[in-house]
Amino acid sequence: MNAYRAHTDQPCLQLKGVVKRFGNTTAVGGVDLQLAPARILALLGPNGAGKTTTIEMCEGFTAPDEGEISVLGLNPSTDADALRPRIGVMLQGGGGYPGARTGEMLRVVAACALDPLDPEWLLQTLGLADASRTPFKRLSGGQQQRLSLACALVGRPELVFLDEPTAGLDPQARHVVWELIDSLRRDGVAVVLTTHLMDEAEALADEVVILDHGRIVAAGSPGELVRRGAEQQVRFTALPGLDLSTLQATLAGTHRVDETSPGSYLIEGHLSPQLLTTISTWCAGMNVLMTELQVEQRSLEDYFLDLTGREMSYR
Ligand SMILES: Nc1ncnc2c1ncn2[C@@H]1O[C@H](COP(=O)(O)OP(=O)(O)OP(=O)(O)O)[C@@H](O)[C@H]1O
Repeated sequence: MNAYRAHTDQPCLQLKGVVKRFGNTTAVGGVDLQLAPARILALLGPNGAGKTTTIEMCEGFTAPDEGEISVLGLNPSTDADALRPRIGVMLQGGGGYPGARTGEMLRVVAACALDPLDPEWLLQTLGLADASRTPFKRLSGGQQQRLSLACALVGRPELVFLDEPTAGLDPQARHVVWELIDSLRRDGVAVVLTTHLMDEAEALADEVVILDHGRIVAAGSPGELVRRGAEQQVRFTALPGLDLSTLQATLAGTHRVDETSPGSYLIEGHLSPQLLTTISTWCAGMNVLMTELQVEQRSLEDYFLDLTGREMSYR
């Protein structure tokens, strides 16, 4: 894709202390974030966390009650006319005209752009070429979803907001969309997407922000979050009632050591080859045979559960 390439290191998206209330509900309760060009930001969070409200404020559909939002250096509430041609927006749940045919709809959107992508190429890439003459209301949910994505991208935006871009897609279509989003980044486009799918965030995002009850509860690269959340565990079985104090002393307070049930031992903390050597040397020193050794790593999903008390994947 031959999209815009940003010529600046300035963030293309910046939120400072953004608050949005609906009556007594604080949908977004003081969010700060920024995104550089050619980066992908994933907003993760359970239902009602404030993801859609956050991106709708960035898109200029609703104004924040407090705080500041800068999108490509513009205020989305007051500079909407200047901003609209430069951003791509894919709303949750599609948003097409029921009677319009697929190809027709994409060509109309393309005609509004100064330098659009080739609609036929986009239809082909997203597997919609055969449905080009099908009215929007007759498309399957996944096809509607892909057409909405095509409409968001056809104008060669500099920044794209995608609200759950792969919701309801089968694994093959999901991968096509992932590849397309990845190619946007290669062409210098910045992408903000919301998702409930941890694997989607891990596969695509440079940065992940986890929202809960309108607040950021964790932020970082997927790798950082995995490391932060992924406390590791080693379990082994051996004779019951071993005196763990010497192992505890050897591990110098860096790990928790416990006999969880007779003969079942659990060591929690940072996992390293040295840790496994320490445990086996300790057993060998007492002439105790380990009968089972298991290494477990807690996932980003477990970390999310710890932070929010709720499962990530609900669909
Ligand atoms: N127009 C509105 N009027 C009243 N309350 C709203 C409105 N829009 C959002 N809310 C409330 O704000 C909170 C955040 O909603 P939002 O849609 O931003 O969450 P979300 O993280 O996108 O959720 P989901 O994953 O279900 O799409 C929710 O409690 C929601 O009910």
